[in-house]
Amino acid sequence: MNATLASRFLPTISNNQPPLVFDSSTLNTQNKIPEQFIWPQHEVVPADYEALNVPLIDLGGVRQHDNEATWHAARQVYKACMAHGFFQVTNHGVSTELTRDALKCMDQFFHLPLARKLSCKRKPGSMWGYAGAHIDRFASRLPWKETLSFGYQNGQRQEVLENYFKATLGEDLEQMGIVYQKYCEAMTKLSLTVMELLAISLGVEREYYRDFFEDASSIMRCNYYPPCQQPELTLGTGPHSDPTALTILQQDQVGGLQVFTDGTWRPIRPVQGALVINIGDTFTALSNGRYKSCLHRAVVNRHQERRSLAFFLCPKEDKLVRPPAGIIGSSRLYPDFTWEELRHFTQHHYRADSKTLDSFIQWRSLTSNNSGPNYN
Ligand SMILES: C=C1C[C@]23C[C@@]1(O)CC[C@H]2[C@]1(C)CCC[C@@](C)(C(=O)O)[C@H]1[C@@H]3C(=O)O
Ligand SMILES: O=C(O)CCC(=O)C(=O)O
Ligand SMILES: [Fe+2]
Repeated sequence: MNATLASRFLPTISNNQPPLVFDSSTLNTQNKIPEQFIWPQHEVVPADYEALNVPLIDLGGVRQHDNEATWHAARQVYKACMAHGFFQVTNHGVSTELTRDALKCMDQFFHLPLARKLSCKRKPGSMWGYAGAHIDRFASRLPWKETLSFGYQNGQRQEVLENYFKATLGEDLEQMGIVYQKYCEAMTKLSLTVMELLAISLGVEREYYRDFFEDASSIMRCNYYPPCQQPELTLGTGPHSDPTALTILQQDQVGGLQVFTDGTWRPIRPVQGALVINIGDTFTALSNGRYKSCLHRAVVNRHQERRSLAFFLCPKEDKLVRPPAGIIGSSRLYPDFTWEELRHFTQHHYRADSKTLDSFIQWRSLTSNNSGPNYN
């Protein structure tokens, strides 16, 4: 079926019909949002007005291998990770032009007619493609957002993304592949620098995490949050901890990211030129529980659309997630696992929340038929 024809046959969401396709422009013509988008009261409690004080870490000196600057940055990382696991970085080496282009590509894509976006619809279980409000995965508490996701294996040839966009969206969007290739390369480079800082801050072998992620198999996700007529009832991204290792988030100037710390939701206001970084569950395991992932969410608003670009650093699928010897002390908090197993769990058995890692370990011990978890 071609794109124009498909658009006529796709049932969209209305207030009395179960949602099949998320079409925010149609939804925005109604004064109420469908009930599948209404979240429980306690999850949508408004955030404190006061923004969270997340350290702004200057990576200029670190990238030039300046010893003093590196130790200073590692101390800031330590403080942030002991408090909530969120920090921001400046002088990170990702050019303003590249960021601008990556956000522009998002606009180009998300403003396409729905039927065209659906031509690269994410298939169940796959990491790649477009998804509207996670409609095909969840029945309630639907997020008011559209996403475009794809994988990036460190060192991946440019043709992989170029061909993906060309094959699914056509030649006019092929250049998106070139932009996102450059963006993912820059993100990988930055995440390896951060891995070195994390190792220094934890007092473990400096190269351990950098080496561990040298063959990373990461995920890039573009989040598009359309305006919403009842923003106080729904969420753009529900409360969750990232199951991945490290997230580097580029948010536009609209704002909407909030972190749950000390019993309240606090906004992280956008800082021009800065990137937000946070610890994910996989790094919690790699640090033997020393650095905890933290609950966060994204709210939507009535008048403005919002965009964010999330780069999720993940280990190569089959690599054992195991903390360095120097951090284990007398006991291991989590047994060995692979990212492939945790990813599978979050895609097929569990909706990411603050307990994903513990639930995963429990689920695994109940379902695995091997000789039991390895804590050695
Ligand atoms: C393994 C994953 C689960 C989610 C996608 C990802 O590849 C990386 C992070 C996860 C997620 C983005 C965290 C927020 C909630 C979530 C459900 C979402 O709203 O997109 C998560 C992803 C998912 O699709 O399950
Ligand atoms: O869009 C945001 O600000 C947060 C998105 C997020 O937490 C995620 O994609 O994991
Ligand atoms: Fe997240």
